[in-house]
Amino acid sequence: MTFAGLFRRAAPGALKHSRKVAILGAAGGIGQPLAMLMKLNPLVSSLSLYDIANTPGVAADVSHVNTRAEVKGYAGEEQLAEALTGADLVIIPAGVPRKPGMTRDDLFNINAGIVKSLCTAISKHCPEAVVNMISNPVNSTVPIAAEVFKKASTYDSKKLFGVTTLDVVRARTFYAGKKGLAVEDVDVPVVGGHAGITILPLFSQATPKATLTDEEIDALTKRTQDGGTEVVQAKAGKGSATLSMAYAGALFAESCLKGLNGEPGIVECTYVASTVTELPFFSSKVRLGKDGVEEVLGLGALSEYEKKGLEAMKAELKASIQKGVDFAKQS
Ligand SMILES: NC(=O)c1ccc[n+]([C@@H]2O[C@H](COP(=O)([O-])OP(=O)(O)OC[C@H]3O[C@@H](n4cnc5c(N)ncnc54)[C@H](O)[C@@H]3O)[C@@H](O)[C@H]2O)c1
Ligand SMILES: O=C(O)C[C@H](O)C(=O)O
Repeated sequence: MTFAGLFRRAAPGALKHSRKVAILGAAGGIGQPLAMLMKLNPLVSSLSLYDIANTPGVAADVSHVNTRAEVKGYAGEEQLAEALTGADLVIIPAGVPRKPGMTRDDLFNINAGIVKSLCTAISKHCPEAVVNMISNPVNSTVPIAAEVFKKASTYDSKKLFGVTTLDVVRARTFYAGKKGLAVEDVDVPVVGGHAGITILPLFSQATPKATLTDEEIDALTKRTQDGGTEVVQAKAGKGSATLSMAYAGALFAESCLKGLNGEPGIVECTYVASTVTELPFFSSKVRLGKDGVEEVLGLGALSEYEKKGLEAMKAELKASIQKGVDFAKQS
């Protein structure tokens, strides 16, 4: 999984598929660069940019890029139905980002309601779409989406994904940097969830293999877990990761589109309905296919350090999942 190049030609046969991608929150810090990256993706034939405001300008701007996708901007709730109708893939980066001192869970009160209303609209206007959830706290917003879809009788667990690709992107960058490896050759699975200790990079399974001391593993693990906070602090009140997230979101969306198009062997770490542990949602390697999840893969052999990390995260992840479920059931 690497972004093969900005000005790419589609693989032979890929253009026979028409794929509509909708971005909800498209005028935001993530939404705008993500819109551009999806416009550059030859697998996209139609790009629908929705936000509560400012999307006409973003859409006009992006639409001038001379690539395949036809771009339309939609602003305000009355245009949401049209933005979603016919979408194969809906990417959701709508919601507020963290400021220094906040946890992702501190965003719950605002973002839970946003995600709920957007998912209600998805269940009405494109119930069969694959959904990529970026809005935080992902550990809870994915269970909220699942409950909304269940209520509307449109839930397909194979089509709902929490985007944890940024954790993988960070783990690759930090591991390659530490060991002097060519970063484009590096892969590191990251499992669990997307907040603090629930983010568990599996450096014992990193490729290519390099020798790491216990101290190096601990430092790399903590840096990956705190990667979001590192950016929030550096931005000093002006939001959280947007550019690296847009990159990660574009990578994951591309893999989903390749899977939908029937390309074999597409595997990504992502937060999905899972029986890999006793938790109902969990991020692990997943094989993507024509209907979304083709197979949720296991964790593989874990080191003692990783086994401890797995046990240590479970209570927090369980509580975050339950918080999302309770919110969706009660509201
Ligand atoms: N999953 C991840 O790895 C990851 C990484 C980075 C950020 N995030 C999360 O992504 C979210 C967005 O971050 P950002 O930096 O782009 O924030 P931002 O404030 O720059 O942009 C958010 C956009 O959402 C829009 N929005 C708000 N309510 C909406 C609604 N009801 N419908 C449609 N759009 C709506 C806003 O108008 C704004 O344009 C945050 O919750 C952030 O924590 C997740
Ligand atoms: O850290 C954040 O709040 C945003 C995002 O989840 C990230 O990992 O960068």
